Amino acid sequence: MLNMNEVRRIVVKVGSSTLTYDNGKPNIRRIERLVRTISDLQNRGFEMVLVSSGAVAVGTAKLGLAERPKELSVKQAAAAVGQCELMHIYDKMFLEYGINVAQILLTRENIVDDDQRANIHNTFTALTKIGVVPIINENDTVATAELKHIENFGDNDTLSAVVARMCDADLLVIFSDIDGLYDSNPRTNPQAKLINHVGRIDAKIRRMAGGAGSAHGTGGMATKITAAELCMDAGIPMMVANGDKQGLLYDIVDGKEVGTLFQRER
Ligand SMILES: Nc1ncnc2c1ncn2[C@@H]1O[C@H](COP(=O)(O)OP(=O)(O)O)[C@@H](O)[C@H]1O
Ligand SMILES: N[C@@H](CCC(=O)OP(=O)(O)O)C(=O)O
Repeated sequence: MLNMNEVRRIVVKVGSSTLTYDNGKPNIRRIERLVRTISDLQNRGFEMVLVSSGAVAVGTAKLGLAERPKELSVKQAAAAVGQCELMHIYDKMFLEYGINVAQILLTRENIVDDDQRANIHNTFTALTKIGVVPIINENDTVATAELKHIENFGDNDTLSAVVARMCDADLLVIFSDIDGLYDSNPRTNPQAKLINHVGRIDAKIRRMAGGAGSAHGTGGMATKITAAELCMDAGIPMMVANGDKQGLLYDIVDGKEVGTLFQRER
């Protein structure tokens, strides 16, 4: 059971399939709801950090491309366009509630370098201290070299866990297009059952988690397990919940049991 009395800084990660329609265009209703809730929780005294995907999807739609690009450079071009559009939307919506936002784009290289990691940590600390909500995504423009070495984050699930560790978060919430971790992929097995709590990641849990389920999602449940491992190692609880369900973030901070909670057995 999650003890919300111990939670002050919350990292919320939202995937492309939650933030955009199948055609890649921004799902304004969901984004608005997310922004309103995060703003309200920030006002309530939590320190909110947002990890947002969706740059490639939004850029693809904005450029009028027929499908998510396969060629790396075109994908990066779409991400550069989409990131700009996404931040424009966030900035505008958060400002309606008087909340300032900041964009932070990261690569794996930034995290493994001690000096750069310290700089990022300092920036997070300064931003949260003055009540700014940092919005993080992978820096898709400079991730090319890393892609070739298969060393980029590749998915924002892993990135969100790295961010949670780096900004000393007390909780990571990953919003997905599904209720949580099931004992097998519910897209292929209608009998699959939701798992409410995972206290330890082992081979059995890893076997349950499959790949992405939609055109814009990447990583699927497998990368959420990797994220959970990173969080549990650092003693940070992590939840996977459905980004389409209204009010879930309130339920979570009110200590209600939703989705799947990954929390190290004490
Ligand atoms: N054991 C599992 N439990 C739940 N979802 C699973 C499982 N295995 C694979 N998946 C797939 O993972 C998807 C969620 O991940 P993903 O497609 O990356 O979307 P998002 O970016 O919204 O998180 C689900 O829609 C489902 O198709
Ligand atoms: N940096 C990429 C994120 C990759 C991605 O699609 O992640 P996700 O939707 O979280 O599985 C983007 O913003 O499009």
